[in-house]
Amino acid sequence: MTEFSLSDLEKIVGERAHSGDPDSWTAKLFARGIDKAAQKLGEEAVETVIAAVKGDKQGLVSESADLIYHWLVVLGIAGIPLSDVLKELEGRTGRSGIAEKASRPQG
Ligand SMILES: N=c1c2ncn([C@@H]3O[C@H](COP(=O)(O)OP(=O)(O)OP(=O)(O)O)[C@@H](O)[C@H]3O)c2ncn1[C@@H]1O[C@H](COP(=O)(O)O)[C@@H](O)[C@H]1O
Repeated sequence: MTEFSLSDLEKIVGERAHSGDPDSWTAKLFARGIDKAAQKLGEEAVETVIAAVKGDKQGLVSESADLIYHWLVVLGIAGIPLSDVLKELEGRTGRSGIAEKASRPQG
């Protein structure tokens, strides 16, 4: 089990965002703005869906990583900390409907 967390990645994204490093993809996305970053997020989402429906497990892992990275970039450009999303998720854990759904076998 890795110790690496989304919070670690959020920190890296924040550090690279305004690094001015011409080789930094993160810096490029921040410079190009929310439209380009959101477009990339959408593309990665589609690629994740394709890997899932194809049953491509390694592809699903790799595309999920791309998706989560681009999602954190979009959050960063929008000025929303990861902790806001985690708080939102935490707030949902008490909702009985959702808890029931999560415990039901999928089919
Ligand atoms: N996790 C990632 C990560 N995942 C994907 N990518 C980049 O996302 C880009 C987009 O992927 P695509 O396959 O769509 O690339 P592309 O076809 O070249 O892009 P376009 O032609 O569509 O513009 C690629 O350049 C990938 O390298 C990432 N870039 C950075 N990170 C993390 O961010 C850190 C800082 O990276 P830099 O900002 O590049 O220094 C890295 O150490 C990583 O931890």
